[in-house]
Amino acid sequence: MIVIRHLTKQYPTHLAVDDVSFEVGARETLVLLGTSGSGKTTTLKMINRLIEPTSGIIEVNGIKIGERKLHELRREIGYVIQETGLFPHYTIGENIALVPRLLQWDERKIQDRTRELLAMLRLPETYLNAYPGQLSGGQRQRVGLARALAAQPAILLMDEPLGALDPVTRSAIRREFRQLEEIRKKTIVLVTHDIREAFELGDRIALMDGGRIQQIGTPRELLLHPANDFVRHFFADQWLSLQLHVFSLEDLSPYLPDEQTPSPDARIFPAHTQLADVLQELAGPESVVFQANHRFITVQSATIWPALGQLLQNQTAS
Ligand SMILES: Nc1ncnc2c1ncn2[C@@H]1O[C@H](COP(=O)(O)OP(=O)(O)OP(=O)(O)O)[C@@H](O)[C@H]1O
Repeated sequence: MIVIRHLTKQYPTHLAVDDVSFEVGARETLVLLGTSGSGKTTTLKMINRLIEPTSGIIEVNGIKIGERKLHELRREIGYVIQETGLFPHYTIGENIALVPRLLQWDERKIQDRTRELLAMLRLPETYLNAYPGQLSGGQRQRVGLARALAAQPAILLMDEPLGALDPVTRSAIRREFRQLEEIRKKTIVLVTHDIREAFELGDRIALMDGGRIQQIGTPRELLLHPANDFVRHFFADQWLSLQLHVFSLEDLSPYLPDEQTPSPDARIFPAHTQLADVLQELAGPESVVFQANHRFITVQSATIWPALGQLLQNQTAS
C-alpha cells in the first residue's frame, strides 16, 4: 500500500509536481497518465527515492520512506523503465539474477527462479547465456520485467515500460501482462502517455497536467464523468473506442437478444470480458455466447455496436 500526501517537487526554475495526493491499494494498478512534462516520472521516482521531494509525505506499507534504509526500500520495490536498464555485458541470466545475488540467495534458488521467470514471460531458456544486444526490443522488455520481478517485490514501479515497442508488440505484451497472475498480485504504479495502455492496464488512472492531478478514478469514471474540460478534451479523440475498454459483455446484456439453446460448439466467454477483448477474438460473422442474469446471450461483432449505442444513450440520459 502506498500513501502520498501533498507531494511537491520544486526545481529552481520549475514546479514539476504540485501538491499531489493519492493512494494505491494492495494489488491495485494505478496509472499516472498525462502529456510530456506533466510530472509523471518525477512523481514515480520520488516513490523509490531516486528523486527527493521538496515537501510532502510518502508512506509505503505504513512507514514514511524517508525513515527507511534506502537499500531495503529499493528491495521491496521493483523498477521497470523504457530503456530496460539491462547491463549489456551481462548475460540475460546474469541480468535477471542481479538482485537475488545482491541479496545472497542460495545459487540453486536463483537458478530456479530465473527459469521460472523465463517460462512465465515466454522466453526460451537458450537465451540465458545470450546478451541483451542479441534480443529484440520486445524480448528485452520482458527480460527487464523479469529482472524487476526476480526478488518478488510487493510493489512495481513502471515508467513507460512498453514505450520503445511498436504498437502491435505493445498491444500483445499488454495482453500478456494482464493475464499474468504474478503481476496481478502486485501493487503497481505505471507511468504512460498512451491512453489505451492506461485504460487496458489501470484499475484507476490519475490524469496529470502541469504537475497536478486533474482527476483520479476508474477508467469508466474518467470517461463518463470527467471532472473538468481538460479531462473531457484529453479523451475526446478516442472517446468511442475507449468505451470498448470500460464496458463488459454483462453491461451490454440488457440490449441483446436471448439465446435459447447455444450450439455445442459455441465459444463461451465470461460475462466480465471487456468488449475490446471480445472484438479482438471475433473474426467475421462468428458469434460468442455468455451468461448473465440466468440468460444465455449471443453476440457478434455486428450486434455489439448497436447494443453499445443503446447503452451509451441510456448512460447519457441517466
Ligand atoms: N532536474 C530537473 N531540473 C529542472 N526541471 C526538471 C528536472 N527534471 C524534470 N524537470 C521538469 O519537470 C517537469 C516534469 O517532468 P517529468 O519528467 O516528471 O514529466 P513527465 O510527465 O514524466 O514527462 P515525460 O513523459 O516527457 O517523461 C518537466 O517540465 C521537466 O522539464
